[in-house]
This record gives sequence, C-alpha cells and structure tokens, in this order.
Amino acid sequence: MKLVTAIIKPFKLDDVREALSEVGIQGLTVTEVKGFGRQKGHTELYRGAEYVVDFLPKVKIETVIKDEFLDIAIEAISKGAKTGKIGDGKIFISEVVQAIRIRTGESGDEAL
Ligand SMILES: Nc1ncnc2c1ncn2[C@@H]1O[C@H](COP(=O)(O)OP(=O)(O)OP(=O)(O)O)[C@@H](O)[C@H]1O
Repeated sequence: MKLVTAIIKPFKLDDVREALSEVGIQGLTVTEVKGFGRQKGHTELYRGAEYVVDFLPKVKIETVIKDEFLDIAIEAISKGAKTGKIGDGKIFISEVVQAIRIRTGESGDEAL
C-alpha cells in the first residue's frame, strides 16, 4: 500500500476529488494547511533570527491506495490540480505498513 500526499491549490480540491473518484479511489482525507515551495517562500531577518514568511493557504490531501493504483492516482491528482502556473503543488509517495478497517477488522488492501 502507498500513502499519496498531495499539496494543492485550495480551489482545485473539487477537481482533484472528482478525478480521483473517476478512477475508483474511495478514501480521502483533506486538511487545510499553509506552506511554501521554491518560488514563494523567502526568509526575513527579525531581531537577528531568520523567519520564513509568505506562507500560502494550501490543501493537503491524503489517500492510501493499493500499489497498483499508484500511477493512476498520480495522474488523476496531476490532472485535477494543474493550472500550469507556479504553486500548483507537489505529490509525495510513502510506503504504508498496515491498514485496519475498524468496523470489520479487515486489514491490508481489504481495509482500504
Ligand atoms: N519539499 C517540500 N516539502 C514539503 N512540502 C512542500 C515541499 N515543497 C512544496 N511543498 C508544499 O507544497 C506547496 C506547493 O508547492 P509549490 O507548488 O509552491 O512548489 P514549488 O517548488 O515552488 O513549485 P512551482 O515552481 O511549481 O510553484 C507548498 O506551499 C508547500 O506547502
């Protein structure tokens, strides 16, 4: 199983959710976050210390999927989130060791 974490522009959330639903991805967690990438964040000196400024509102989406869905999920998220302008976001992939569906006790792929 893989955890796909994507940081996207908030107004693209519906497009990404739709694109993921279309390819059969069933579970999604969404969090409002703030962040910066290469082009927006910069540092500022304040009382001798460096502070990062210009955090922008972003949406973080997390979906745990079967390994074979990985390419499809990346494609769907990219399609849904892309404007072609700076700040479109990033996708991070991690391994997931285990998943448990609490109601039924199912685990692994069956739990997703
Ligand atoms: N290396 C990173 N680690 C964690 N979060 C990141 C990283 N890079 C970007 N992010 C998150 O993704 C959001 C969107 O990144 P963003 O698209 O601005 O990156 P970028 O490198 O500047 O790319 P682009 O040039 O396409 O804008 C950031 O606001 C931040 O929340």
